[in-house]
Amino acid sequence: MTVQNTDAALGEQQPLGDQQNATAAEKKPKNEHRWIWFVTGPTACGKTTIAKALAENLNLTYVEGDDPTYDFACTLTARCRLCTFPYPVLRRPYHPKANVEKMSRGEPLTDADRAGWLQALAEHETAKPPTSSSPHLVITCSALKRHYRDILRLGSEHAGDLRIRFIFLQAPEEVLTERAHNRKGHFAKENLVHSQFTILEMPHPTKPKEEGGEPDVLVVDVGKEKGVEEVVREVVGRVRGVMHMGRD
Ligand SMILES: Nc1ncnc2c1ncn2[C@@H]1O[C@H](COP(=O)(O)OP(=O)(O)OP(=O)(O)O)[C@@H](O)[C@H]1O
Ligand SMILES: O=C(O)[C@H](O)[C@@H](O)[C@H](O)[C@H](O)CO
Repeated sequence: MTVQNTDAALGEQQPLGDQQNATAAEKKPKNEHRWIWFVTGPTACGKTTIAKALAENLNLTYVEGDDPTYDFACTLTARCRLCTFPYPVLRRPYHPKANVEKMSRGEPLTDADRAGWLQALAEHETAKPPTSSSPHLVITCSALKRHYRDILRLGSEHAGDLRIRFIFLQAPEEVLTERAHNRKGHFAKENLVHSQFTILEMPHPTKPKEEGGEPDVLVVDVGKEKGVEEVVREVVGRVRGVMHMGRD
């Protein structure tokens, strides 16, 4: 399958969990879809750098999934079981302070540490950003395991107009160790990289679903020979293509 064909499949596929029978929401004109792009991969793979550039280039709303101070205007009427603030305006840390402190010490997070963070991100997928921003989101989130990505996919089951897709930034461990080492002023240091590669479950978009394939993931090489500009150009082009195909 060529890159273009893979991306065509990425744009056309039904939301996960709803692939057998198209619902009424599925039959809506495609230009009513909201898109959420998760930019994923281990620490220092370039999630923030690439997600910001993608949002800027395609005028999408950028959400830093690690940001403990992110404000979100939530349109849900029910009270979220994880939130301590009432709707409609929600102020909620994605990664709690304790997680950030743990990572700052170079200690890897556990599944339990990540559970509330992933759940919060999944629940807030259905919250629309303020009307002054684009309804389409680009969210950074490491999403290292298949199970974590499955939690993030759940949002589309609760809002039929959502199209959730992933961009996985792929580079060898030694390249990311070097990038983390050279990066200044970030709580995550190079001592976190190895543990993330240890638990990483690489997505395989071209494998059949019954063999564990994840066709909603776009894998982008961000290795040593690929500079930021080149990666941004590729990601913007492929995302634009998928969104356009999904809106015909
Ligand atoms: N393609 C690239 N080539 C070279 N350097 C890059 C590339 N992409 C990002 N960088 C640099 O690598 C470092 C890590 O990037 P960034 O902070 O965006 O990663 P991240 O995945 O968001 O990290 P974290 O998960 O730890 O927050 C930064 O210094 C950034 O400038
Ligand atoms: O799943 C995790 O362990 C965390 O989300 C990390 O990937 C952090 O996001 C990153 O290391 C620093 O930003």
